[in-house]
Amino acid sequence: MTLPTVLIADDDRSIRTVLTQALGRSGYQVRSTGNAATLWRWVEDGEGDLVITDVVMPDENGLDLIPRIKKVRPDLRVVVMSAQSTLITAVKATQRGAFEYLPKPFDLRELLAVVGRALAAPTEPIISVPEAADSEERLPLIGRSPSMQEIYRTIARLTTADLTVMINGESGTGKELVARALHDYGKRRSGPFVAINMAAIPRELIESELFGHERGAFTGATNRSQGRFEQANGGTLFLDEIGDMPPEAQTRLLRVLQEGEFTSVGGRQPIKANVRIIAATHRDLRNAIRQGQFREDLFYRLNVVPIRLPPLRERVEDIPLLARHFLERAREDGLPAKSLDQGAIDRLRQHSWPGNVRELENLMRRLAALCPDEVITADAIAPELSEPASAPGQASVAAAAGNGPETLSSAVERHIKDFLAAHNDGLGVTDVYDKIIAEVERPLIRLTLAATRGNQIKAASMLGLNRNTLRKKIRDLEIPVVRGLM
Ligand SMILES: Nc1ncnc2c1ncn2[C@@H]1O[C@H](COP(=O)(O)OP(=O)(O)OP(=O)(O)O)[C@@H](O)[C@H]1O
Repeated sequence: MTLPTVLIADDDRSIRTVLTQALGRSGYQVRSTGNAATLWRWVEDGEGDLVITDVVMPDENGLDLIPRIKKVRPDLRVVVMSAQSTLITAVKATQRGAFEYLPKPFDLRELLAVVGRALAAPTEPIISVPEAADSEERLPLIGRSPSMQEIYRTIARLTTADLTVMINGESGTGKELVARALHDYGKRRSGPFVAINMAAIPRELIESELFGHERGAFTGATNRSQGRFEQANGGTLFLDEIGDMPPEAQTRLLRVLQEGEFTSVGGRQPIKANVRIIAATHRDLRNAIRQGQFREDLFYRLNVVPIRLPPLRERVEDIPLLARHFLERAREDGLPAKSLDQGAIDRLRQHSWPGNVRELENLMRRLAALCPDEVITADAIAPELSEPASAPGQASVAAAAGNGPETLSSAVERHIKDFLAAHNDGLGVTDVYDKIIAEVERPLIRLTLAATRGNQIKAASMLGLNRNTLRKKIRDLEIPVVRGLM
C-alpha cells in the first residue's frame, strides 16, 4: 500500500524540517520545497495527495497558487499556514478553496489532526466563493492571540455557509464588529446589514420595530411602518443584546425562525423572511433560561454556531497591537501622532479592562488628544487607569476586619457572604446573581454619572459602555439623573 504523500512549501527551512520529521514519524511520505514554483511543478506532474503551503514565499504568494491548483487538480486538498494571521488571510484562504488555515505558530498535534482530516474527508464539489471586493483594505479586526485566531477561522469557515450565529462576550469586546465581518465576508454581503439593540428600545415597541406595524395597530401608529426584518431582506439582521428581548417578542421571533415568515403588528398577511440572523449578548443565556427569562427553544435555534469573544484581560498579548492601532486611527482623524514606550505598554497589560476594547480605544484617543508628550509613558497612563487595588499612593479604605487595606473585590466578597448568610435556607430567593450585580452596578453608574456631572455620553465613554446600554441600565436600576447636580 502506498502511503499518502504530503507536499510542503515553506521558505523557512526549520519549518520544513520540523514538518518533514513529524509527518514522516506519522507514516506519511513527504516532499518539501522552499518556493512556490517547485510546488507548482509537482502539482502539475500529478504528485502528492495533500499540499501544505506557506503564504509568503520568495517567488509567489501561496494564496495565489490555490485557485491554480484547484483548477488542475480539484480534489487535491490544500492546507495554508501563515504567520500573518489576520482575519483577511483566513478568509482569503477559505474563499480560494483551502481545506484549512493554520496560523503560525501552531501545535504539531493540530497539524497532524488537520492532515488526517484532509486526507480522510470525502471530496466535495468545489464551491468557489467570489471574494469580497475590499479584502485588501484595512483590517476589520485586530489581534493575533490564539483566541482571536480561532475566531478568524470560524468567520472564514462561515463565509460559505449562511448559518445563524450567537456571539457571546462582555461589553466592548467587539461583538458588533464580528457580526459585521460575518456579513461583509459572507454570502449576503451585497444585501443590507441591519442592527437592532434590544436594550435600547422600549419593551413595548420591540415587536413593532422588528416586524413592522400596520396603520392603526396601536395608539400612535398613524402609518404603516416597515420592521427591521423587512429592511434586512436579502441581508443580515443583527439582534444585539438578545438577552434583553421581552418574552412575547421571543415567542414571535421563534415562530419566524421556525416558519420562515412573519406578520407585522396588526397585520394578517404573512411576509417571507429572507434574513440571516446573528445574535449577540453579554449575558449568560443558559442562566437566563434557568431563571425563566429566556426561551430555551429559541436559544437552540439561535445558538447554531456559538462564538465566544474573550474579554481583553484574557488576551493581553493583543493589547500592544490594539493600542497602536487606535493611536494610528486617532492620527488619521487629525489628532497628533503619538507612540507608547515599553513602560506604557506594560502598564496597559496590567490593567483589568472592565470595558474591554472600547475602553482601550477611548483611552488611546484621550491620550492622543491630551497627552502633551509625543511618547506616552507609564506615568501618563497611570492616572487614567487608577484602580484601587493596584494604584500606589491612592487612598484605600481600611478593611472592616482590620487586616490590610480593603480592595474592591474583598468588599464585594464580604457583601456576598453577608447576603448568602442572610438567605442560607435557600428558600425565597432565585435572583442572587442579578441582585448582587445590581448592588455593584448601581453605585458604579451613579458615581460615574456624578463624576461626569450627569453627562451620560461621557459616563458611557468612561465606563466603556454603549450609550444605549447605559441609558437602559439607568432606567432599570432606577438611578436618579439630575444634570449638574449630582
Ligand atoms: N478586535 C478588534 N479590533 C479593532 N477594534 C475593535 C476590536 N474589538 C473591538 N473593537 C472596537 O471596540 C469598540 C467596541 O466594539 P463593539 O461595539 O463591536 O463591541 P460590542 O461587544 O458590540 O459592545 P456592546 O456590547 O457594548 O455593544 C468599537 O469601536 C470597535 O471598533
